[in-house]
Amino acid sequence: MEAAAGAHFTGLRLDSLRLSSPSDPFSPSSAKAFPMPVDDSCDAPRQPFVIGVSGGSASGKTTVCDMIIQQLHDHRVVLVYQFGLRERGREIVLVPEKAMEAATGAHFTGLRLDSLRLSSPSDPFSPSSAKAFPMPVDDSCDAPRQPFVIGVSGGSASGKTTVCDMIIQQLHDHRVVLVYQDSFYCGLTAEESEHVHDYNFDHPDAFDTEQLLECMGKLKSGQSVNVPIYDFKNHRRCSESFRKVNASDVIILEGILVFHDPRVRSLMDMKIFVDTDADIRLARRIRRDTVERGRDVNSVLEQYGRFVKPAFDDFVLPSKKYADVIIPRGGDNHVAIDLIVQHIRTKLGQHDLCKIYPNVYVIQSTFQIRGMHTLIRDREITTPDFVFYSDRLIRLVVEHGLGHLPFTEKQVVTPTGSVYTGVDFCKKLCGVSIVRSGESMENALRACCKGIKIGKILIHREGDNGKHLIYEKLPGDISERHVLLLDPVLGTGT
Ligand SMILES: Nc1ncnc2c1ncn2[C@@H]1O[C@H](COP(=O)(O)OP(=O)(O)O)[C@@H](O)[C@H]1O
Ligand SMILES: Nc1ccn([C@@H]2O[C@H](COP(=O)(O)O)[C@@H](O)[C@H]2O)c(=O)n1
Repeated sequence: MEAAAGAHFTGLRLDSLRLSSPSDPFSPSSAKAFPMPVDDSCDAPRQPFVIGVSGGSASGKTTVCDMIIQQLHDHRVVLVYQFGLRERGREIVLVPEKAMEAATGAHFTGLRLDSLRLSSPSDPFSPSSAKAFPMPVDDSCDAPRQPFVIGVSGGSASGKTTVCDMIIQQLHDHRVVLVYQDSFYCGLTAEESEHVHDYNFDHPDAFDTEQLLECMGKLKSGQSVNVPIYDFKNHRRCSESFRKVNASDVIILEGILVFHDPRVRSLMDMKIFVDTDADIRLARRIRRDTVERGRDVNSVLEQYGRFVKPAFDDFVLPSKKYADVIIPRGGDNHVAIDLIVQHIRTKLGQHDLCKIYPNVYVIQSTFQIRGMHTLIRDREITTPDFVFYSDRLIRLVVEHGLGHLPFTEKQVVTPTGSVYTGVDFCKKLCGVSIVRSGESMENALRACCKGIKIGKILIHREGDNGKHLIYEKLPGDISERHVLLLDPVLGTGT
């Protein structure tokens, strides 16, 4: 397509190429005689998405780029930087989605997986032995999922609420609730009310953090809560009414000091700091507090100088270091909000284990894969069918695993004489299979990687005290190779 779709691309030209295709379209000689468009047909001119990554020397720019590329492994990404392309390996654990679902039910422990592995039968593919060691089945996906908790902090009037509203708008297909730290302001005593101008609403002690923790704990565990309603005009909570907040997929906790208390911070899966220029914050605050919170300009300015600014410097700004994402310009920063929404969507679609172990990749299930799982989990399956479909699934896992290995850029000349910029597989590879179940994956690895070296290890576990290496036969230069560890958990689920 690149060749055919240069400046003069027309459908006609592609058609004529197709019509002149040889009787054996796969014969290399005929390919030379009748140049076919090569496989870069997906390279049709598209606007690439260009990302600039900047930062001080040794700030971690390259590491961040590498991590982005690793995570975008199913997309075409080029990294342009001063020192050429580099290889960077990373330990990756691949788990087919259904096996993962099965392994992560309410009672998942590493122990349970281990014990299943050790009990693996002498013939890893034998359906009868799988019956003897039943695997948990995939109904664990009904287990309550942990909500994704986002903390949004920043100075007063920085745009926290605006950013939260934009995130909620964009996440419209998920259940999202917003909890304001402001709702947990302690009500003023009669004496404090008399001297309200001396009260510091920007100090951490102004909030009932214990009550906030209790509410968040309940929401995280799937219960709905009654959140107080705070009135900024009379500095009190409404005594008779509450806001009912239901348990949801996403909980956003917003407030000037939500990163201050470590217990509150630890509830969060993602922390966002809205970073807006101080002058803009002050201007917005004057307008908002005079229009919405019943204040006059003088009182706003006095409160700002006495409490708001010092507390920002002492408590809010120092908590910025805990943020995962800093949004300059608040709600005006659509790119940042887009990125955050994409991230939340990804996390929501992710298996809970991936949130804990970022190097675990769950292979997306398809009806093909689910169909094969259904077959091999059927207690009536015959041995040849079990072997056949297990082999197909194993092949998919191996192919996915290979897809995570590092690569280098490589250019080749196509039969039409154009240059195709592709990638070169990482050369130094080996497999290591855990005796005996790992042997069931060896054929698939050999089929995918011509002449690959495969080592073996036998592990024995004594009680709960850990594992002992009983036997090993590994390639002598294993330290120079990328290792694919073949360690399946086999079973039918019957
Ligand atoms: N990007 C923006 N442009 C203009 N006005 C804004 C912007 N973001 C927020 N505001 C206004 O500033 C005030 C404070 O914003 P808000 O989102 O409530 O801040 P916070 O929740 O941090 O106190 C509100 O009146 C809001 O409408
Ligand atoms: N009775 C109160 C309570 C709080 N404040 C001020 O509100 C600010 C926090 O709310 P934001 O929406 O701006 O984040 C905080 O800076 C307090 O000074 C108040 O004025 N009166």
